[in-house]
Amino acid sequence: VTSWKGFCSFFLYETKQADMQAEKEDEDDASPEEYVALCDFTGSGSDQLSFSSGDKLLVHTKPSSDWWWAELQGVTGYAPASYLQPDGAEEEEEEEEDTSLQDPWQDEEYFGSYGTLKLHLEMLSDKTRTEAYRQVIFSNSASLRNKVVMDLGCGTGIISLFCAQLAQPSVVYAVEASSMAAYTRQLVKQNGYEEVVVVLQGRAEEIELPEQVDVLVSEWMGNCLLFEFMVESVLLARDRWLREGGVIWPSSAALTLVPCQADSYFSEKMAFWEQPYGLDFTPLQPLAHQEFFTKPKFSHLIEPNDCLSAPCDVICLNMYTLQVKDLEEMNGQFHFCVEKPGVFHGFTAWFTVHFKSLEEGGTTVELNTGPNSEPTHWKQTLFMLDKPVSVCAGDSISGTILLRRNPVWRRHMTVTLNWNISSTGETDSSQVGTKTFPMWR
Ligand SMILES: C[S@@+](CC[C@H](N)C(=O)[O-])C[C@H]1O[C@@H](n2cnc3c(N)ncnc32)[C@H](O)[C@@H]1O
Repeated sequence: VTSWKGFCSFFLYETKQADMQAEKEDEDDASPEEYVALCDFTGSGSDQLSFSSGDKLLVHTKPSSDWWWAELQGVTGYAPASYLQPDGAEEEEEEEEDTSLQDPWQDEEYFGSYGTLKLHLEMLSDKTRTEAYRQVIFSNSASLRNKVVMDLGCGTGIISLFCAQLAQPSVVYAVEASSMAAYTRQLVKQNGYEEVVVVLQGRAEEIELPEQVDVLVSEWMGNCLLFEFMVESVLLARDRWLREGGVIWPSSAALTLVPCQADSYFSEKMAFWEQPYGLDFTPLQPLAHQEFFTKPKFSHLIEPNDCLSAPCDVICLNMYTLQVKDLEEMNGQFHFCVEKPGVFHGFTAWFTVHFKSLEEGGTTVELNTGPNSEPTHWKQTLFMLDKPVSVCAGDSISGTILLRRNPVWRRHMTVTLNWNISSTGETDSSQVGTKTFPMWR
């Protein structure tokens, strides 16, 4: 959800400020440090460095906690810090700073953030999201009778409580790892459902249930569908606890992309520096680019009018067949036909999930987080190009998207977009581009 992201980006911002200050102080007299690449990275634009797994890089400066100025075989450029580890780190396991000693799932801060009300308030206030789950339970109430249900990551227990209130399951195992579980138990009791809803505090991967379940329901989706990678916990629980022929909700999910204009965001963050107060601040534009356009913009609300073409589903997940190993790299393709002249500033992404009915001929419930549906707390995610491109009706934008999970930080990923813009009009030209966005590491 945006929430953990919000927490996470705040955390990164705070540490970044401290890092930048500390690093500035000793940058001048520092000699380059040797680092080893943990996996391949393809740089985008002229200022990012490409490298392969195992390459030895010299890190000259660390201007931020995410991007370092590095050198490989005489070529310099920015490298994502999380793809590098100090040369010889494997032999220095006793050192506290070694990333292998830190939790790659960041459970303390992740579950810590779900232990307070802020995020639950944000999720429960999102009516589109919460009502979609209620509708799923309500429209399947007859089939849920006497069924065993698991609500993975129950939070305040809202989905479990819908089950108890609207259907008559034999039991709902409400599993929650954060300290919210203690309050959820109180809420279950307060509403008189302690005979039906059993709250279990623990990580879903570690808890024991007395039986297999008929239905596994969860609200696991993050920004750009996968961020947070809570989906892994759902897949592991499915393989361990869902009985053969059981049902998983959501039953499928899709990530959707559209090329778009983002004029006001571009003006606010980039064009701003052209002439504030009649002065030329353009030397700050490379910095603005690095600060605002190298990561995706979460919580973007795209106007349907800013879509330059019809959207396209780029990644589709079947929750019955998806495997944990599939999450490491997910590839998609797109082909858009530009419908009107405009400025191509970037791509906007969102997701949709479906809940297949248990009932013969029943309707599938859809939760769509796109610009043509009621806004949700996820909003949409904007990926800005390095430079806007003017496009005309009839131009085509085709390419690929790659979601690559961070090899170290398991809740994070990078999104790489490759595109080719072809104009068939008088100019008959074609332009290619590629850009990799960390989310967040
Ligand atoms: C997106 S929130 C959804 C909360 C609630 N189901 C709702 O709809 O309001 C996800 C919840 O799952 C919990 N969670 C995430 N991974 C988990 C895991 N592996 N085991 C148990 N709980 C988990 C989080 O602590 C958080 O409360």
